[in-house]
Amino acid sequence: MKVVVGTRGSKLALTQTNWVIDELKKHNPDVDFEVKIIKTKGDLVQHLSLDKIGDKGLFVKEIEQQLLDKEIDIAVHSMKDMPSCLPAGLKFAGIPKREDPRDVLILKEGYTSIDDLPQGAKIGTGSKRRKYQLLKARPDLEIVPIRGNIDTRVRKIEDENLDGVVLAAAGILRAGMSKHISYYIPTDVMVPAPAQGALAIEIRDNDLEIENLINCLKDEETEIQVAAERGFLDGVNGSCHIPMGAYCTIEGDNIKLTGLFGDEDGKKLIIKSIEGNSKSPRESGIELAKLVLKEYESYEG
Ligand SMILES: NCc1[nH]cc(CCC(=O)O)c1CC(=O)O
Repeated sequence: MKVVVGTRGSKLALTQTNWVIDELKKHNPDVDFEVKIIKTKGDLVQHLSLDKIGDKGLFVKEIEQQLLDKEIDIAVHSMKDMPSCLPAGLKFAGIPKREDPRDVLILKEGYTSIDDLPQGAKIGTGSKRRKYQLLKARPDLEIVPIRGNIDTRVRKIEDENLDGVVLAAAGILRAGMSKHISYYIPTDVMVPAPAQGALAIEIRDNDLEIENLINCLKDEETEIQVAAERGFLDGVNGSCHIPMGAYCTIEGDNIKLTGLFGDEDGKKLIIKSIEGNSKSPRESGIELAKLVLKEYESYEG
C-alpha cells in the first residue's frame, strides 16, 4: 500500500509530518509513505499580520481540497490551527499524544523569567491571547507585533532588538530548539491556545483503511483534552482577533477546564474554570463557554 501525506512546507510542519510517518512505519513496516508539500494562502502572505487577513483555516484549505480530490490520503496539521468545522467529507483520525501545551519565553541572554525583565522590556508576539496575558502579569511591557515561522521569530530578537518573544513550547521542542527556551510560562499565568501542542491528522471520513492505520497513534487523554478545549473554542465562537484560550487537565474520571476570553483591545479579560466528567469533555467546553460569555456581557472591568 502507498499512502500520500500532505503538509505545509514549513520546518515545523515537515518535522511533525515526518514524526507521524515514523510512528506509523513502526506499526506498519510494509506501507510506503510519500510526503507531498502543499502551499497554503497562509504561506503566501507571511508579511501580513494574521489579525488583518485572518480568515479561519488560512493554513489548511488547499490541503483539505487535495484530500477531497484524493491527491493525498492523510493531512498533518497543528490542531490549534484547525477551524472548528471541517469540510463535509473529512474528519480527524486518532489524535497522538500531546507535546508540552505551555507557552514559553525565549529571551535575550541574561534574562530568565517574566519577573526579571527590565521595566518596559520589548516582547514580540502577534497573538492577543499572549499579549494580554503577558500585560496582566507585567503591565509595563511593550508588546511588539511579529509574525513568521519559528526560526524567523526567534531571529527577530536580534533583528528587531527585542528582549524576547513568546512561542508554543511544542513547536520549539519538536524543532529540536529546546536550548533557546528561557522560561516555561505556567498555564495559570498564560492559558494556552485550545489544543496547543496537539497534532491533527485529517482524513476522508469514509476511508476506513487509513483510519485503522492511524488508530495506533491515538492517545485517549489527549483526545479528552482536545475535545474539551475545542468545545470551548466552538462555544465562544473564537477567532484570532480576540484573546481566547483553553486548557484541560484530567484526574481519573474528572476534568478541570480553564477558559480565557476577552475583547479585541484586552479591556475585558475573563478567566474561568469548571470541573466536569472525562466522558463528556466537549459538553464541559460548551458549558464553560456559556458561563464565560454570560460574565463577559455583564463585565464591569
Ligand atoms: N500559530 C502557528 C503555530 N501553530 C502551531 C504552533 C506550534 C505547535 C503547536 O502549538 O502545536 C505554532 C507556532 C506557535 O504558536 O508558537
